Amino acid sequence: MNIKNKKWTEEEFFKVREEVLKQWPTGEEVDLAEGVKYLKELPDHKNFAKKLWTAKQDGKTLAQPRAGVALLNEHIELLSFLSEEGGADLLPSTIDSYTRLNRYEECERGIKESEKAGRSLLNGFPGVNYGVKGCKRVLEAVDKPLQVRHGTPDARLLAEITMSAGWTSYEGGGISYNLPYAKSVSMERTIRDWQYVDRLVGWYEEQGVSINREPYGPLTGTLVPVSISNAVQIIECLLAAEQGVKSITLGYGQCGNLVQDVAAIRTLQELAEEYCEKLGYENMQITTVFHQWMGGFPEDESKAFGVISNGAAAAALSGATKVIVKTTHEAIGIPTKEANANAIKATKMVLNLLEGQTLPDSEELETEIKQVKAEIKCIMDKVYDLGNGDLALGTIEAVKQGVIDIPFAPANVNMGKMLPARDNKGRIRYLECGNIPFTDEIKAFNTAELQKRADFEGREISFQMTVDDIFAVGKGTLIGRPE
Ligand SMILES: CC[C@H]1O[C@@H](n2cnc3c(N)ncnc32)[C@H](O)[C@@H]1O
Repeated sequence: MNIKNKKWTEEEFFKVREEVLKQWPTGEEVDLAEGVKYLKELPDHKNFAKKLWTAKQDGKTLAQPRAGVALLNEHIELLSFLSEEGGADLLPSTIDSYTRLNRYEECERGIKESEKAGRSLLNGFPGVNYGVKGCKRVLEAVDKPLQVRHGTPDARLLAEITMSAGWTSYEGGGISYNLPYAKSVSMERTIRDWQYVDRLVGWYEEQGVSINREPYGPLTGTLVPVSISNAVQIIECLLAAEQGVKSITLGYGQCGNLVQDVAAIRTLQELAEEYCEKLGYENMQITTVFHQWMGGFPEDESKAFGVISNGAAAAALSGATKVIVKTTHEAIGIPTKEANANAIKATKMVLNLLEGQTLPDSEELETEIKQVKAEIKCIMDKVYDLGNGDLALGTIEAVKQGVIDIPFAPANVNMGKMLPARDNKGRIRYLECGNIPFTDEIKAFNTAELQKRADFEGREISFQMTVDDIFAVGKGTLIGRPE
């Protein structure tokens, strides 16, 4: 498999496409010319890329839930409820786990059993099995733009089907849907499969249709340091831009210290624009998405509303273009439509109250921004070095060597030597840097910040801090103080 960070020719793309469409019978429904026509007839307010770009120009933060159920009519009812009752600005369809593993046979069974049971027995919407026709029914039933939210290493067929059905945003990437979501899929495989997805979007862009791509920011959602998360986002942004993607939303999972969270979004937007400009990618529409707390949630509904509202406030103050809304059922399972709608309403209340406000500059914010940029530079320079200038090759090698290392990732390709922990203000720092090539100054900064916590708590810097931090929010605090 010869991987390079080069835009695929149409010939290369259409050759691979023949195999992709054979993966399930509904692949035969995909007709690109029809898809272009259908997408062009969509009103602007139902195009995800356009709605995001308008929000960015207006300095607004849009609210979007996650949502997906097995049966088509119930899924339509769910999305309509979240749109009308919840007030969601943008709509998802969260795809089920079988589809994410390309196990469409099980989806077929799951749909039939759900019909028998009269309730959803899948944990999401099986978009491939419903095909273009079914996905068009969903799009035509709602009046908001639709995005595919999932965690699929090989998401090529799902992309073909949903995009030609008028869904105008697609989440995922070759790193962000491998390391947190796969067990033993090679980086070569996922980098290449996601080049396909991005090249499909590039093809639509060449026909005059804008489709938004959103690399998955939170990764494992467990104490992921800002610089690792942002570096992955910037890499996936650049890999997508090379394939012709123009509308890109870069993501970040809330960590909990407000200043660090704001620094994360600000540096993400700024550095992505800088890299795209430096590499000659023009007319990019780069936006950001802030995911409300992705770690363990309190079971208590009132406390959970506190976490959700705090995430809404941080998203607004960071200036993110979009916020992904959690629900008070997070600690229990798939939320009811009512719990989902209530969380959107609470989030939008906070967004409305903070409209036009962003966190003012401060010395603490400047220090955090400087630190994040220095750490990202170390990672990005090494990635390019490992690839002899080729970002795709460098990324594959960087994962192998642990230069890109995601904490608590299930993928066997992930090194798993780096360890995070919170400092005394709850900012996430590097407890162990593993093979991430930070300078001694960066390592010393991280250790010194952790030492302040150790001194305050009267204990040594240790992995116990990490463990305590993982359970803290579920227990009602941000920092996992010793009992
Ligand atoms: C990225 C993980 C997040 O996606 C959420 N999630 C997964 N499947 C669904 C679903 N089917 N409906 C609503 N939320 C969902 C889950 O609660 C978790 O917060």
